[in-house]
Amino acid sequence: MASSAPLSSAPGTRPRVILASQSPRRRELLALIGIAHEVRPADVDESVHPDEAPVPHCERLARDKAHTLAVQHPDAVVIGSDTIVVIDGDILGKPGDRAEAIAMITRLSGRTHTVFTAVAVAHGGVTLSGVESVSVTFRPLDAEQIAAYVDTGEPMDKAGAYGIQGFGATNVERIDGDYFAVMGLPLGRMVGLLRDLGFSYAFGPLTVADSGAR
Ligand SMILES: Cc1cn([C@H]2C[C@H](O)[C@@H](COP(=O)(O)OP(=O)(O)OP(=O)(O)O)O2)c(=O)[nH]c1=O
Repeated sequence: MASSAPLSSAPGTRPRVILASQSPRRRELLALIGIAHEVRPADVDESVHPDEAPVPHCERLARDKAHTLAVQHPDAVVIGSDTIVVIDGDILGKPGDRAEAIAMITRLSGRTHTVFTAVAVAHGGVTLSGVESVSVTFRPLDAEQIAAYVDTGEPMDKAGAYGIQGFGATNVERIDGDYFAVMGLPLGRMVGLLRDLGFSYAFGPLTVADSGAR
């Protein structure tokens, strides 16, 4: 018998956990809090719908990622997430090329923007989700510093063209909110949603909760 168990299993058994993400940061963060998981990136269209506001956009994508994999793997609890950077009401996703990365960092320089990360958890036909909002202020950066940062290659697979967990840390003057949401996965919010979905987390592997204790 497999070592993982679906929600219908006895309390205390470990569910199969799937992280619906290609992001190495999300894998690292889930491992950091001891949640063993498989990785299965979800193939969802990340384009912004007409008139879609930033928060509904990122929440929809996180839910789509989790739901898509949950339908394919009904025995598993699935975690999906999406991160966007918003400044002046515009969504900055991942830069397409060096010029776009330079334009994004130039726009963020010396100003405050908002990072929104949505997380969704899905199992048994139920998808629960939430969005963390984090305010991040960048130090003023000159053109030379911006070009040098972009040439590290770090910005290219990251929303807003920076990584707070890497060289991009030096761009940051202030952060107000959950650091882990900026990095791509709001761990506290995620654990709360997993508990609401019927799982226990006690600083180690997830287990199926006793329904009376939920
Ligand atoms: C702002 C910021 C974003 N990021 C990353 C987190 C996400 O991986 C990425 C945002 O793009 P996403 O589309 O949220 O995620 P992804 O395409 O990397 O992975 P998947 O959709 O398969 O889950 O930007 C950082 O690593 N550090 C940061 O400081």
